[in-house]
Amino acid sequence: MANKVVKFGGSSLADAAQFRKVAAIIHAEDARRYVVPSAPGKRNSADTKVTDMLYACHELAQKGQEFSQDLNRIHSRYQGIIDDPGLAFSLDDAFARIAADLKQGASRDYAASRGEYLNGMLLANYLGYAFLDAAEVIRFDQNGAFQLDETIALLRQRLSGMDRVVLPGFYGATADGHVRTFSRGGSDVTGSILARAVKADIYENWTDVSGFLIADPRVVNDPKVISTITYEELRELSYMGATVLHEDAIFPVRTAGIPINIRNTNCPDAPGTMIVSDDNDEVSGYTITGIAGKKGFCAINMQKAMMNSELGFCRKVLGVLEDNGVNFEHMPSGIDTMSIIISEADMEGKEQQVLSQIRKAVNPDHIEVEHGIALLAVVGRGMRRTRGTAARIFAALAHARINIKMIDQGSSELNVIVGISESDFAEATRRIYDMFINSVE
Ligand SMILES: Nc1ncnc2c1ncn2[C@@H]1O[C@H](COP(=O)(O)OP(=O)(O)O)[C@@H](O)[C@H]1O
Ligand SMILES: N[C@@H](CC(=O)OP(=O)(O)O)C(=O)O
Repeated sequence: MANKVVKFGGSSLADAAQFRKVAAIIHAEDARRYVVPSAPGKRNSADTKVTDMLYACHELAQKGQEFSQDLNRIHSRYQGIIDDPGLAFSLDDAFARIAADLKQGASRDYAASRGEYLNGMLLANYLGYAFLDAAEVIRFDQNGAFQLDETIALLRQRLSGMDRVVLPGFYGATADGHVRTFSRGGSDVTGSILARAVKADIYENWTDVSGFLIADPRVVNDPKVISTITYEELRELSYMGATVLHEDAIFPVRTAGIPINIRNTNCPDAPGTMIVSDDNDEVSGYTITGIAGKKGFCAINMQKAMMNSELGFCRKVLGVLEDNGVNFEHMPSGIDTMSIIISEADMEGKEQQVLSQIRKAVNPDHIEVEHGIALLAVVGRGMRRTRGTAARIFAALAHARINIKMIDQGSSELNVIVGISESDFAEATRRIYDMFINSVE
């Protein structure tokens, strides 16, 4: 029997009307046997996700402050969904337990995980599916590192004999029962792991857009849908800020060759985007597959005469970063100059210490930190067989008088990354989109 894993994001389960759509989608195909829900998300752009409301409750509880009103607000969101079809189901006991646990100092991860836990129980009841608590099968070690092999074994063991199951996304637990979560958006990862465990024919990831779009729809007006994208391209785009799918959701299905299909809960007939294996030769009509980017980077710019003949210069500088636990993203260099691009979050509170240690280690003639940098990735397997892609990117930016601070082309010729000022971010994205997509029609 065909077998599909279907993950529904928070936007797909935000309220009673969305639940009805989700139930209709699941019941429309017998193969949709394994369901992974997120916590209820935003009902409109001004709304708050249940996960964020739970983090807020946890913060109040930690400070010893009253949080019952906040928790009641969360309860009423679920109650609205229960009351819509008039389910004979109550989350009263579950909420009482959460309140007691928070008062007794439950962890931040535990608090956040309750959004998916409650939604999983509710959705299972709604659909008439069995509920499997992710804490029993998604395994983390004591340091919070996810354990794939152990999890797959546990899932296969628990799922044998279970026909139709709801497994909440985003969290799991250590062997001794302490709840841990993936990073934000991590229900996508749960779906991918489950697809691997049950050897699904396909992993459908249902969200609020009709597939992976060539650019972020909040930046480019009505961007086109990408019909096919490879895992490798998708990982590049997700890492660079295209938030549709968590970047870690690729690994579990990639080796097993299970395709991911991004679909729209609000437009279920649209085919969405197929994410397929890297050796897929079918090329889209455009040179580029997608554009994504992130703000919030800084650059350490260094200059020293004869830098390139000084043995170990690079190693010493990177050693300072390593000693301070700072990751770097890119390191463009010249003969006497070198820049290191780092996320601001990674440098927070460490800047002065890092600079003084670099000064001590390599004695540069000049060193400064430049803030407010955005990185933009232009990604596409079509670039490998097309000449002049970089030239077109630069032309698009030059026409808009956007200054390029850094350029990096990956050795796989799958992406070109440019560093620009944060204030140019949106315009740069639009100009590149126009150059590659609008101007070839
Ligand atoms: N390239 C892109 N294609 C589609 N959506 C994108 C892209 N980049 C950013 N997004 C944003 O990602 C959102 C979907 O992801 P997310 O909010 O995590 O959904 P969900 O609640 O279903 O998990 C879209 O509504 C859109 O605003
Ligand atoms: N609810 C969690 C996990 C998640 O994956 O949510 P979503 O599918 O709505 O992105 C979060 O907000 O991060």
